[in-house]
Amino acid sequence: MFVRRVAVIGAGYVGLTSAACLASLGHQVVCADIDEKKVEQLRRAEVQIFEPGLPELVGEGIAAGRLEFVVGVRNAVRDAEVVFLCVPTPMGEGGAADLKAVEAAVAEMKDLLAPGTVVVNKSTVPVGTAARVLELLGRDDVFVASNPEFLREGSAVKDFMHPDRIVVGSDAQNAAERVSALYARLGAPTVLMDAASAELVKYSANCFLAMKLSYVNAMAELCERLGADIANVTEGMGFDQRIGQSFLQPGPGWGGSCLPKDTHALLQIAEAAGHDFELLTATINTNEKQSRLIIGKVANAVGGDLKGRKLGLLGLAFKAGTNDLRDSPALKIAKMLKAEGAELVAYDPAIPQAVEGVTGDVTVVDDVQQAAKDAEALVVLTEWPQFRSLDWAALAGTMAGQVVVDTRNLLDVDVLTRAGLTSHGVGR
Ligand SMILES: NC(=O)c1ccc[n+]([C@@H]2O[C@H](COP(=O)([O-])OP(=O)(O)OC[C@H]3O[C@@H](n4cnc5c(N)ncnc54)[C@H](O)[C@@H]3O)[C@@H](O)[C@H]2O)c1
Ligand SMILES: O=c1ccn([C@@H]2O[C@H](COP(=O)(O)OP(=O)(O)O[C@H]3O[C@H](CO)[C@@H](O)[C@H](O)[C@H]3O)[C@@H](O)[C@H]2O)c(=O)[nH]1
Repeated sequence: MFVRRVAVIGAGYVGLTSAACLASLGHQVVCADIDEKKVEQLRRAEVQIFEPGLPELVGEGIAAGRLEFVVGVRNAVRDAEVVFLCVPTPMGEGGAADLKAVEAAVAEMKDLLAPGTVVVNKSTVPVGTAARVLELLGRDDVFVASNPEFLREGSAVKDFMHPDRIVVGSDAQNAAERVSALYARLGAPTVLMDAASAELVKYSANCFLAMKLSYVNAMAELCERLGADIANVTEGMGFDQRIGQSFLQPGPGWGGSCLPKDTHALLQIAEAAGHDFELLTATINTNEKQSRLIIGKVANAVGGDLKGRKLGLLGLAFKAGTNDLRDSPALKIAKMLKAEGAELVAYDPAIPQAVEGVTGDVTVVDDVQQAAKDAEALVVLTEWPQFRSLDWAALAGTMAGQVVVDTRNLLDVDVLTRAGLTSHGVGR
């Protein structure tokens, strides 16, 4: 079988998933992080992020002797034939991607790489980064490729092992082929291209998804004005295979660690290239408007003024199936409600306690009854499926008001009505 020695730099959602999955495909993987505590935990197969199947895969990789964790780039790259960069590229000044972690990792590895090594950008990076990394490496005996990752949080392992496609870009064709060969066992459609195009595919895909969601949220608002139901409209649209059924669910606005930063980054990329990307600007603005619309909905639900009103929030994570709070629409809405003077108690099944510096606008409780107690309204912000089967009659009994604002259109309206609750959804 085709086995490669692979180094993965960064043990986060993308790095750890890639490392564990590549090991399960038979490769020999060393995964490096700068966080010593994280490395210690991973050596014991303790995974702190919420990803189905990942702890098991990490344990299996370690037990099989195919997966190792080290502190620092230099301890991972010496013997590697392929080095994956999976470090953060957060939103930097003016919205552009901040490449400091990529640059730091490259600086640390440049003199240690064996001739012929392929350095692969798996982090989401602006067009031109492959060329920039090659320049920073300052060597003519190593290669650079771009291999954007499309996994979603909450289904990272499944998405990695069953990708819709694999994209590898390099200006050295042989390097792209060597990278794509690592995934051969997945049998996924594989597209090889130049590095700049591969870098742009990632932004283009994420921004398209964001645009789709902004479109749906804008359409939901129109439905409300016209007395139509967005669920019926999207169902009718989604059967058109050119549109598709997925990513049509209206909500409190899109968030998470990727779509917000990547939309801003692409806007910066376009601006720098002299292109006024109006469609993308509208996509971002529509998302901002969505949170304001939700605040208006909650205010209306409790009679207009939010000052001093006690609200129970259901959900804090940016979507169900994860405990990631980065750029969560729920937190953004909590901040806005707080600014209007509301008192907030929040329950999220994946976030049992307050997270320092992150959940400061709310009191975090670990059972739903506490969030409902004396609340004038409950606001559903994350689409956890278990919220559907809560004992709504019991919750209604402890609430001060009898209103639910369901920003995810998650709950069964008939169940709420039978429990004596008035519900307000989005787009219906
Ligand atoms: N989270 C996702 O769903 C997802 C999906 C596809 C692509 N991406 C992209 O992948 C990249 C990584 O995202 P993530 O969510 O995995 O980030 P993360 O924050 O979960 O993990 C990044 C890890 O890199 C480590 N790190 C930082 N600097 C380092 C260095 N110099 N050397 C070694 N380790 C270092 C951090 O300690 C952290 O453990 C970003 O560019 C992101 O846009 C993310
Ligand atoms: O019908 C939908 C689908 C999603 N969302 C929201 O959109 C945001 C993003 O959701 P999702 O795309 O599932 O989350 P991520 O895990 O951030 O994944 C996105 O970002 C990753 C990082 O770049 C990419 O790899 C993935 O392909 C891309 O889907 C979240 O706030 C969701 O609640 C909706 O409101 N309605």
